[in-house]
Amino acid sequence: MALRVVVTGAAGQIAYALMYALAKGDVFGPKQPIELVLLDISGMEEALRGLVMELTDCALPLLTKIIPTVDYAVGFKDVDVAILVGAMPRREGMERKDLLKANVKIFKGQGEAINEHAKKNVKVVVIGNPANTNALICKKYAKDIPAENFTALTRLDQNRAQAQVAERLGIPNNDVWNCIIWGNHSSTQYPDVRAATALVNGKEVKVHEAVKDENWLKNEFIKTVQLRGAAVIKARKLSSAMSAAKAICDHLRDWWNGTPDGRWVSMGVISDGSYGVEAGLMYSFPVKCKADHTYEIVKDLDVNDFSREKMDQTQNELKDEMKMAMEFWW
Ligand SMILES: NC(=O)c1ccc[n+]([C@@H]2O[C@H](COP(=O)([O-])OP(=O)(O)OC[C@H]3O[C@@H](n4cnc5c(N)ncnc54)[C@H](O)[C@@H]3O)[C@@H](O)[C@H]2O)c1
Ligand SMILES: O=C(O)CC[C@H](O)C(=O)O
Repeated sequence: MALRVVVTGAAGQIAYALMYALAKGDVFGPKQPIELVLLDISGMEEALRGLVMELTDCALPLLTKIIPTVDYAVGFKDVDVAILVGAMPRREGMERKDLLKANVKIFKGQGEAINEHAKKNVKVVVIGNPANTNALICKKYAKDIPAENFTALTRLDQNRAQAQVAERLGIPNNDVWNCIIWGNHSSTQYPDVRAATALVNGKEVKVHEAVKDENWLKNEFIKTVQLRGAAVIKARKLSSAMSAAKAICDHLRDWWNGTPDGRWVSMGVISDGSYGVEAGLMYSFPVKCKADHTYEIVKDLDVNDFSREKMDQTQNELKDEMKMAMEFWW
């Protein structure tokens, strides 16, 4: 049976890079047919029409249906997976509060529509910023769907951390694993390699032993990952799209199929109180995923004073965002 997958913000730049990968089987496998729902807002119908033409012209064997729409009731109807990319972008002069207000409205509406129209076991990943808080709002308004079905994308940050370490060590990206992103998908996030491993000259070693430069790991490395999104915007005059699309594929592939033994990945998920993070916050943790599309937070990792401070800093930002968003919950 075909899986029905909706991508919101379908006329935008991330979606443009994402659709082809999804439709050709990069996430759900080479045997899984897919129905793609392209959801954007009123006024974007013509752009969606162009996208439909392009997807049709790819003549992909797995893509059995393409449904362009600007109507939530159509867009979320019976979906198995919802990829929420579209959000209100921050405009010049806009306060964080205004941005949150606009997004509370969008993600409340989408949460309600998911609750009403999607399959009850729908899996949701939120990309549109502020991703963690948008995901939390969406979850709040999808009352009949389990909280653990809502996630926020921090995989791009994880991939950035992994790539920075691999480049530093001069090894392939896949030879670095178990980097963690704690907290918010923002500049307060804490990229942490204390439990990460690298394969160097055929031997598995802890990343900090391989790098042998605590100062780099505690300063430049963290800052580079935290500020990477802004650096891309400065250079491209547009936010990251190709790397974001790739990270969405990684996030969903691991959630859907499971993570290999001994490996974990980072996802924004509802906190169960682990690591002193307030229960109910949408916080990025290391998680292990199973083949039945469930996941659990990796427990009992060592947290030293340095990590504690950074994990709390990003937690405090998320609490502030939640408080601000709650002012607009109506
Ligand atoms: N979490 C991450 O790692 C990450 C990484 C990169 C970008 N982002 C965020 O992803 C979002 C999208 O980025 P982009 O570059 O594709 O933006 P974009 O401006 O190219 O596209 C956004 C699209 O969303 C649509 N849209 C707006 N409101 C919508 C709604 N209510 N329903 C459906 N569609 C709606 C717009 O019409 C537009 O077509 C931004 O918020 C960006 O900050 C997150
Ligand atoms: O900083 C922003 O406004 C968007 C950055 C984006 O989320 C990224 O990480 O590339």
